[in-house]
Amino acid sequence: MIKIEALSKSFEKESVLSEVKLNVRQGSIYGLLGSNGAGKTTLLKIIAGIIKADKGNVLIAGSEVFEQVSSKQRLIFIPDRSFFFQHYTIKQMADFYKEQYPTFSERRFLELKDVFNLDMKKKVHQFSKGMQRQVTLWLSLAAQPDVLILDEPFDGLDAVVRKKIKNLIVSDVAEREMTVMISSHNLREVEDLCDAVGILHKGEFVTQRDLDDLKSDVHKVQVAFRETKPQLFSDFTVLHKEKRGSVHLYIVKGNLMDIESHLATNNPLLSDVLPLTLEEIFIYEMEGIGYAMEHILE
Ligand SMILES: Nc1ncnc2c1ncn2[C@@H]1O[C@H](COP(=O)(O)OP(=O)(O)OP(=O)(O)O)[C@@H](O)[C@H]1O
Repeated sequence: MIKIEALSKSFEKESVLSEVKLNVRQGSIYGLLGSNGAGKTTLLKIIAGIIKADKGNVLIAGSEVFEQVSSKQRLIFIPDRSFFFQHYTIKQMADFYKEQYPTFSERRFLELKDVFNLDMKKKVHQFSKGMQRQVTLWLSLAAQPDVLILDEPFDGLDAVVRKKIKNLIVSDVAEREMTVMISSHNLREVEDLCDAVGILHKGEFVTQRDLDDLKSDVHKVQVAFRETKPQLFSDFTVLHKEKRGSVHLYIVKGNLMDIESHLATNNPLLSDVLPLTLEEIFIYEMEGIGYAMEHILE
């Protein structure tokens, strides 16, 4: 649904994105992760057609987006900061969205009124920051876009609202095959949401994978030996190792069965192989490319 080839962007001669390639399947949720200043917002804005790449292509359902009204009507980008007309009421905002997006559904808008429970006659500036964010999400979902692009969508929302919004996104993905891109630093929040993730660092992807593949490829091994520890995992890629008391901790790339049989041949006193959380995958992948993270996990 979203296809990007060899995309590059610089600001004032400083490269922000370099030869970026990306594929997001229709009806999937893609988590765009990365360090501060990695280029995530810039990439999302280019996909949304708000800024122009210096080089490369962005195609949404086979069509270009930049300066293409018909493509833009099928896509909504929600930035990390509110961009509202502060003196509009929700009702007036809904009328504005209706004009912009031919797919806007009055029925959906009214259905979602019960979910968000905000006074439609109030002006936007009379709402709190988190409530304003809810208004944007409410209107965007009512507009039924084919592609929804969210930059830090959960910032400032309480846990109940976050859960409601996640459910709404997932149901639109399942029912209408909406395609979603989410950039977030809150990895716990996006972990149960994303089908695929990409980690961006200094304008380049460090990794891009289906989340299930990524999780089945990296493991946390805790192992202890009765006496001397043998040389472990010399034929594997070890992203991280440390000693915690008598337990040795390894973060190892590789197939679960290969890891388990390697451990078995070394006769440990105890051993445990665990899947990593998305947060741990992020930290170790970044450590693997030399992004300093000492002490973060302690
Ligand atoms: N309009 C601009 N003019 C000049 N430089 C810019 C502009 N917008 C972004 N940049 C630079 O581009 C780089 C990437 O910024 P971007 O906002 O895309 O990063 P990000 O990954 O979203 O970061 P964060 O996670 O901190 O929000 C940064 O070095 C930033 O200073």
